[in-house]
Amino acid sequence: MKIFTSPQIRKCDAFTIENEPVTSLALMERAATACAGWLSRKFSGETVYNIFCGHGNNGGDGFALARLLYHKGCDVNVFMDSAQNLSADAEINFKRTKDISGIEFSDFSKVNKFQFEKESVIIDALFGTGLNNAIEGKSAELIKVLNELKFPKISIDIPSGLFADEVSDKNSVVFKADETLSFQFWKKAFLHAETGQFCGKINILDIGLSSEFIENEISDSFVIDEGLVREIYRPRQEFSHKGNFGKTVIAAGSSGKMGAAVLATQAALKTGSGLTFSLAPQCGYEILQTTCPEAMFLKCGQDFITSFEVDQDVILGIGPGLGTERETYNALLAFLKACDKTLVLDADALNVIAENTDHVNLIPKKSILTPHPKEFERLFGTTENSFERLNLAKDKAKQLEIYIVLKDHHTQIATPEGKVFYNLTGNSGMAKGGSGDVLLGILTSLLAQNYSVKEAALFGVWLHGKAGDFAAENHSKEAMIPSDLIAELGNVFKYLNSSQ
Ligand SMILES: NC(=O)C1=CN([C@@H]2O[C@H](COP(=O)(O)OP(=O)(O)OC[C@H]3O[C@@H](n4cnc5c(N)ncnc54)[C@H](O)[C@@H]3O)[C@@H](O)[C@H]2O)[C@@H](O)CC1
Ligand SMILES: Nc1ncnc2c1ncn2[C@@H]1O[C@H](COP(=O)(O)OP(=O)(O)O)[C@@H](O)[C@H]1O
Ligand SMILES: [K+]
Repeated sequence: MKIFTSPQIRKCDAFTIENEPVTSLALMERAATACAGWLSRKFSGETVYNIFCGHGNNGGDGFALARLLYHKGCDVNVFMDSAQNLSADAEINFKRTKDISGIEFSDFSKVNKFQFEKESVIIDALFGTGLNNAIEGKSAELIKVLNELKFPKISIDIPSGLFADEVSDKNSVVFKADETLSFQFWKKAFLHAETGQFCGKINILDIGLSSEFIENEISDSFVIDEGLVREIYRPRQEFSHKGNFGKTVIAAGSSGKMGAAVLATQAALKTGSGLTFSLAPQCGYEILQTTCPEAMFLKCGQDFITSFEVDQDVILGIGPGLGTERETYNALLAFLKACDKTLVLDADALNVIAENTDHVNLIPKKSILTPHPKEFERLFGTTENSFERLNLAKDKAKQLEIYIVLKDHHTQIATPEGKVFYNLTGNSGMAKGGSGDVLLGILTSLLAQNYSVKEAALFGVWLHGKAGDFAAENHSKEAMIPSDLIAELGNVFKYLNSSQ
């Protein structure tokens, strides 16, 4: 699904109004209807909705929502700044609502003394995508008060105070939502840590904006939705044999760090690789042969890897637990100098490359790099925030013709064509040593099975996160461990097969 910027969303709005039989007021009604439906499904009939309306169209959504909830039989209070002029559509919806005797209207200034009912919900319809500056004055004071209230908080379209496409100033006042009901599109602000922390759970509501516009408008940012994953996924053909599913080699591990090699190898096996090998030092022989009996062992060193030479017909994933021995580093640099095949590079392999700024030029084109933020920084330098980090990743992916998987809560994949794909699966239960090793195994296995590099990156990151979500459901975010991700891969593939 494409991600649009605020100006593109405005264009989409205008295009829809111009080319379809719908007015801007009718679009507002659709938006408010979608919110009213969502809220009445979410909350009980006892709920009292306290809707805080700004003076633009976000406030207009709020006024319309108040009327629609009231007509569904709900208790509703509306708060507004009586001194402000309203936008045209907000004014019409204000007028349609103000004479409903069952809805109580109050000025923002009354919020401090207001007796909120026990079953209250706070709705933020103060500012939407039209915000053009940090919020100050009365509205800022109001938001500070609302943020202290212990009721469920819902933002309409976007939490007030956030910009859709960029980071806000650290000190700016932002409404802190438990859930955000947003219209039609994901916004970048939902997907980055600095801004996403204000949004709570994101719910994208379809309000029927022009599909013609959505199809034709160019965007370089996307979210990986399940539709895209299903397009990529190829169920296994019955008339097939192990030779059809590639050869995966996981080059990982050193004395004391063989667990990383085990996790990556098991993940490769469970992702469907035809033949799987662990390239590891002798000290890992018994460990790997015992924990991964389906994988073959390629000995390359005693306590650490001293050579990365493999046959030409394999796909190689390198990095987990390699350690920091000079000999391993030199062997890897020598290997990279001679290699022109796609690789998956993670962890210590990235640290070798980060040692010298020229080393990035040794990365074979079309390789996948999977840095966490610290590894990314070591490779490409520091940035002010995650928006800038992603811009740098985009530049580097283009310049080096590689795929950069920037690991995060919403992992971002930057492609050589200058596109960015945000992943929506995964959870904080995965924030544990070993999760990244599993990802390397999955990605390498998919490449070996002949998925294109882009497909492997998108599908692999999604699979990894989905396995994490299943693991969290079954074990809790606290108790789940990276091995559980591997165990859940089977359920993820079953899920893809059963709901074809
Ligand atoms: N995207 C869509 O397709 C639809 C959008 N609608 C709503 O319309 C909203 C956008 O409406 P608007 O463009 O009117 O924008 P807002 O409702 O965000 O309001 C912005 C208003 O506040 C002013 N303003 C901006 N920054 C300010 C600041 N820091 N302090 C004080 N005033 C400030 C602006 O000049 C403008 O008058 C969306 O977020 C959404 O809620 C829906 O009504 C219908 C469909
Ligand atoms: N809060 C989170 N939400 C979603 N995914 C997460 C979260 N924290 C970590 N992950 C995922 O877990 C993996 C961690 O990788 P990494 O930091 O390399 O750990 P490791 O030490 O296991 O190699 C990444 O794929 C990352 O996206
Ligand atoms: K809002």
